[in-house]
Amino acid sequence: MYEDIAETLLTKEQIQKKVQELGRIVSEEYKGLNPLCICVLKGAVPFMADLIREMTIPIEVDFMAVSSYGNSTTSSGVVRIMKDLETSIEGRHVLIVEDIIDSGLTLSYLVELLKGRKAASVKIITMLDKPERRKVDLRPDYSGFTIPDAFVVGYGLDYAEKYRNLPYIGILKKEVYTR
Ligand SMILES: O=P(O)(O)OC[C@H]1O[C@H](OP(=O)(O)OP(=O)(O)O)[C@H](O)[C@@H]1O
Ligand code: HPA
Ligand SMILES: [Mg+2]
Repeated sequence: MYEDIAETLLTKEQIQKKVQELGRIVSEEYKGLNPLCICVLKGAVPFMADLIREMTIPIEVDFMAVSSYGNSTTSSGVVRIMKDLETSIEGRHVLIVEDIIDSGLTLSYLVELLKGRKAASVKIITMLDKPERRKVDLRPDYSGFTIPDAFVVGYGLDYAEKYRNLPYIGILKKEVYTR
């Protein structure tokens, strides 16, 4: 696994510090609102697990699975719902928790879907933002790091379902996905 990484982009320590910072910010902004934190499976699992433990206010959690990448490094643009929420979000303050925004296609679809369900508010928090690759105008409300246009793995991010358990975020060697 480690031998497939060309370069470390963000260390475990950098990630931890950033999650603490984000946790403080959203705890302040969502005070008294009992937000529903929605984890977008599977990539956002580590970030969600770390972020909610840095939140010092009452919150609730739910999970959604949408897929647009399959086993490729580029988005197909077709978003499929693989698993829906268990809770109604009508009148709720929803915070979508993501690992990365790349083309923006996954989240623009999801935001519209959740707004249509009459949420009181829908905001996005992402660990990584890769704005150079955006295909739709979508900006996160809270973001950990802005990264260059490279395919990254680790801390939840996969290539063909591998590398999600790397504790840091690294750039995958090109030869891994071109061979
Ligand atoms: O901005 P976009 O170009 O839409 O890309 C970002 C989305 O793609 C990845 O998920 P993926 O569909 O690969 O599923 P996964 O989380 O299970 O890896 C990632 O976790 C984001 O959800
Ligand atoms: O750079 C990435 N890495 C892993 N999954 C992704 N999904 C969108 N962009 C990426
Ligand atoms: Mg995802």
